[in-house]
Amino acid sequence: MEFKNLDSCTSFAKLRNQEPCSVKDMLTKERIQAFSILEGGGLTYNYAAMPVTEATIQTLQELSNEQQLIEKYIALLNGETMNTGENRLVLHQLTRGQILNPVFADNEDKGKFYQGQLEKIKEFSSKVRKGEITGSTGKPFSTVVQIGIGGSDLGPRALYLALKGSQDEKQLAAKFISNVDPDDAADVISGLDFETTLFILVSKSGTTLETLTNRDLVIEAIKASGIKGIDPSRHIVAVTSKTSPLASSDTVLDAFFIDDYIGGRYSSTSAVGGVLLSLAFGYETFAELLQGAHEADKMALENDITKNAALMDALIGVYLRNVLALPTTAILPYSQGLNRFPAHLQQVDMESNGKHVNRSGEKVSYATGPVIFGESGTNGQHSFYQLLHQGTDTVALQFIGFSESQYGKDIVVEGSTSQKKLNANLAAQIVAFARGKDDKNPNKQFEGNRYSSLLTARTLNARTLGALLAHYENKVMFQGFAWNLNSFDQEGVQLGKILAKKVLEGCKDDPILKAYADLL
Ligand SMILES: O=P(O)(O)OC[C@H]1O[C@](O)(CO)[C@@H](O)[C@@H]1O
Repeated sequence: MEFKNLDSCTSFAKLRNQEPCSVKDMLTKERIQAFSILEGGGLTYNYAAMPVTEATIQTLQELSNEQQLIEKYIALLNGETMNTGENRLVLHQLTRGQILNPVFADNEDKGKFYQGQLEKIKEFSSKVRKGEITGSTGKPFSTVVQIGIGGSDLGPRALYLALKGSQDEKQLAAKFISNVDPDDAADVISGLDFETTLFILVSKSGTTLETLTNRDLVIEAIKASGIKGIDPSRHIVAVTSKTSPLASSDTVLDAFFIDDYIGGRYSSTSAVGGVLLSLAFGYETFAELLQGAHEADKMALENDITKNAALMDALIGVYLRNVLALPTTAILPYSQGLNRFPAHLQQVDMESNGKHVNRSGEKVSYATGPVIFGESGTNGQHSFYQLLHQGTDTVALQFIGFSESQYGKDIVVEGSTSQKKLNANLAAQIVAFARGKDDKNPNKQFEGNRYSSLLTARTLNARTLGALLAHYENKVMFQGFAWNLNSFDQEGVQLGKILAKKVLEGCKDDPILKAYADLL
């Protein structure tokens, strides 16, 4: 396997020399039908409104071959040390099922290790939901609160919110505490009945300042509640690595494990998301999510880019970033359930590919990961779409949509349901962005040729959600390979943490200022 920079690829040079096309006149019914890829898990990726021709696609295929994107994915699945910066394997796909060979590390079959944790989650969540495991005063648990930050919060939170509307059966309510701002914890705690609340303390490292601080805050609040006989340790479970300080703690009811080979932002399908989602919705729902992700992971092995949605999305993204020089990508789900999904993808994408050096530590001379932001539609339309339509920058747009609503509680008003109105808006936006509109008044002129893709499924459920999650994780992985980055470490977040500690030590009286702790 060869690791080389994007700008040393002959296929990339060829791509740059091709005449860019405009989607203004290209968006036709035939193209919408043809430029579509079925992904596993009930998901379809459509790239009809992306500025690519058959010639572009052919060259993107050559780029995929030249950068050995599928070979690198296979190597990752087979347990090669792809996270070179931290000298670690990258095994998050294995948390949803084995695709290729068994992977052995730390003297164990890692697939079996993740499976073992799943079994444990299944049993524990079932007992809690049946009331066989109760709080310390004997009452069944009715609420779970996840305490964690970054990957230990964003993914599980986004997935929980996405599935909240898709279940008929009894759910345990979930809440989240992440920020070290004490108001975050205070706000959540103020609405809790501690006797029926189970806290899930999630930190892979077991050392994250925010999470440990919030744990202590919660323990103090439980103790201060004055509830007779309440024991905080019977109201907390830990999700962490076996070697972390939390694992040996006797202050938790139970512990579930992940390992160093699951990056925080890729950990939603491990115990990090599994404990919460299984408690909230039942283990079967979490298993369906894993199944959807596993199906998409398998599809991502396809060499032909016209049959591999994540790979096609990744390569078009590289084209937009490195040939058309677009710095920003907007994630636009037309689904209220996905309203925190863009926030999760910000971490997945920007923490993975926000890098300026390649795998060998050499500075690269081309753009890498884009800025990611997003908001659910139609809310976003009444906020930032003005810039998307008429601003001076072209932003790459990624729409997500579903034929049916989750709750199914909808009425016909003026001849159409709300779901129809929602999807009519989605479709209208794609056309408006692509085609634009001429007007004599420059203020009302829409230039068009603004590019978008569309991920769709019948409805947002555990399976389609799992596929959606895997789609983006795999897209980011392929882009990292194309850019010759290590997408699996995050050194860029360390400096601020270290300096914050110094500031704390240097300004006990005035924690915010003291001239930035006398500039350290
Ligand atoms: O699970 P932990 O170890 O508390 O880490 C939380 C988050 O902190 C980070 O290291 C970044 O600060 C993320 O990558 C990670 O998801």
